[in-house]
Amino acid sequence: MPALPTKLDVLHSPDIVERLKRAPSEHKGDAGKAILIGGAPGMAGALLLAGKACLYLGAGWTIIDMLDPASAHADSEQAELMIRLAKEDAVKALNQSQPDVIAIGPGLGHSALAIEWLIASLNYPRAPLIIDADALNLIADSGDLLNALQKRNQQFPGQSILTPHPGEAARLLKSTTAQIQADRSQSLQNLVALTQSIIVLKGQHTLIAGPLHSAVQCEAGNPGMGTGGMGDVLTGSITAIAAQGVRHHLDLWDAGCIAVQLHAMAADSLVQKGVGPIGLTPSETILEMRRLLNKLL
Ligand SMILES: NC(=O)C1=CN([C@@H]2O[C@H](COP(=O)(O)OP(=O)(O)OC[C@H]3O[C@@H](n4cnc5c(N)ncnc54)[C@H](OP(=O)(O)O)[C@@H]3O)[C@@H](O)[C@H]2O)[C@@H](O)CC1
Ligand SMILES: Nc1ncnc2c1ncn2[C@@H]1O[C@H](COP(=O)(O)OP(=O)(O)O)[C@@H](O)[C@H]1O
Repeated sequence: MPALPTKLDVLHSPDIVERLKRAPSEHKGDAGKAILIGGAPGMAGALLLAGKACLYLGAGWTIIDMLDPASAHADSEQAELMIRLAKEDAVKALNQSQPDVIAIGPGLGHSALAIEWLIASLNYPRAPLIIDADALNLIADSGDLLNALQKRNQQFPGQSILTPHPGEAARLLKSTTAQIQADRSQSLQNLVALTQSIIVLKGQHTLIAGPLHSAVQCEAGNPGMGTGGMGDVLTGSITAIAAQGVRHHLDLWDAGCIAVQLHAMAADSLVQKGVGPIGLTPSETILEMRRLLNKLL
């Protein structure tokens, strides 16, 4: 029987969030280089939302490796994003870029190229790795990819975080969405045991736990968050905070907790202002997250 989760309250632990404060001499290198991978044809928007969240939550460089050739070009609306076509040789591309943090999954799809990039990301040593959406579905479908994830976690403990919604959790656990939701705490522990990763089990009252951390529960958030792309924003936000965390002494667990709470609180704050719940957009949530984070520092 898993222990009951405690309330997630990391944003009110100034000793943690304040580590993101910038010293006057800091430069973009201190804010970290993030690479985000995904955006197959028809789903480029998922990766762009994750990239936008990564940029607005403070990463030093946000590089987007887009699988869709038609969308792999500079975005004049968001010229800060470094958008490039995900090349065939993923290992070489990652080695040349030397990212501080990698996120993979939003709109990734299931192609051979998607699998190539997931293998390369799992094999890229040490850097914190955020795994979401189709990258989770690919791992659910492949014992080899699951083994690669487990092996990575043995070598580099605490350096991977998975962010399944209940549907993705069900695929990983060979279960159903209804079964996941019927006992979210047990499902969370089963996911940690299976993957040896930090797990963010999304949905109302998101739960977080890891091999080295007991479960915590986010009590913020609202049903206005049920809009396609809201999870992509969370992925990009974890990525940004983890990228800054590399030189600001925040680990991937801290980054996940900060991002989950900030994401849900931003959505609540917008609803209080009359922006939603109906029609609340992921893009608006990104801007509110930025506002709240800067207010906290
Ligand atoms: N702009 C774009 O390009 C966007 C592209 N996107 C990309 O689309 C791809 C497919 O991803 P996806 O999440 O949309 O579909 P999918 O994995 O089939 O899961 C849906 C099922 O999961 C469940 N479920 C989910 N949440 C739940 C909850 N809170 N509480 C309970 N159950 C919940 C529920 O299952 P059910 O209840 O039906 O069994 C639901 O039907 C992926 O690559 C993604 O990145 C998206 O990011 C959107 C923006
Ligand atoms: N009823 C709800 N209450 C609180 N949070 C919710 C609710 N519905 C969805 N969310 C949050 O919204 C996000 C949705 O993520 P996800 O389903 O992965 O979206 P997408 O794949 O479309 O980007 C998650 O962070 C989830 O916790």
